[in-house]
Amino acid sequence: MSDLSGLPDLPGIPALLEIENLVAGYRDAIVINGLSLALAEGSALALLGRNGTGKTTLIDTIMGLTHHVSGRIRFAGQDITRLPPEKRATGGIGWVPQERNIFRSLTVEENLTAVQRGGAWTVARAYQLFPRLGERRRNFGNQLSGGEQQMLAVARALMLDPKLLLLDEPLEGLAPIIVDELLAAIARLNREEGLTVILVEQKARKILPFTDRAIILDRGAIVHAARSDILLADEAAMAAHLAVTERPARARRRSQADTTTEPRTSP
Ligand SMILES: Nc1ncnc2c1ncn2[C@@H]1O[C@H](COP(=O)(O)OP(=O)(O)OP(=O)(O)O)[C@@H](O)[C@H]1O
Repeated sequence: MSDLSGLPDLPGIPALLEIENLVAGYRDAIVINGLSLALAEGSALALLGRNGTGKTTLIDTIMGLTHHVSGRIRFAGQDITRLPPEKRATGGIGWVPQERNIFRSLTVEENLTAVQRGGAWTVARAYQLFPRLGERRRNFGNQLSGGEQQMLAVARALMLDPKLLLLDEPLEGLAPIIVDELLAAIARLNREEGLTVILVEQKARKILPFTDRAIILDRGAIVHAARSDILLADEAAMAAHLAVTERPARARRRSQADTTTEPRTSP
């Protein structure tokens, strides 16, 4: 049996996020079933699992957007279990939802200045991280490709100076070249800027090289936890817990819509 606690394995590094016996979901359904997890400051966690296993619900629960039944969430030493979502956002938890929270009727630059707080992250720094956004600064959100929208969603989250960044399937439906660019930016944020990251993805192999640890969910509980490099080499665990089958209709539809707006990478 693997270590189900997901505790940080680097001695002396404090946990930025601690989740204890969490039970949560929606008014009519419990989805997260007694989940415990500790995430070391500066680490990157791959949150994996087949379709419908509770990954988004866990991310949304960390943001305070679901129905809390029992258990505790601590962030940066503070109990945030009952804190409203906006306080979590301003308190250092950055959230990039699957739907990409951007204003489509504002320009790239307006999207960023609308949430800028005068902290460490400036618009210029966001353009350094994502040069494509700088080139597209006067374009409206609805004129961007799927990949550019995703970059803008990440940049918007950074404007609030988060300590922890939650990325819910940011790579879904994007062209391979854009996936590489986004992953490189996420790695830079984690490894050079020290930002703690939780990255949700269905295709484990894509993100394991960019994370330190991985947990796999099934029915809202952790069924496997391991160092990412170890999981990457563990064919048996991958086959037992992760999907190798086709993606669901919902994801496929979004994927098709997005890739049509990506710049073509081949003739
Ligand atoms: N608003 C909701 N009300 C009730 N049940 C929901 C709601 N949203 C999701 N669920 C259920 O919660 C379970 C977990 O869904 P969730 O979206 O968290 O899974 P996931 O692992 O993120 O899946 P995917 O990879 O498809 O995004 C599913 O059974 C889903 O049907």
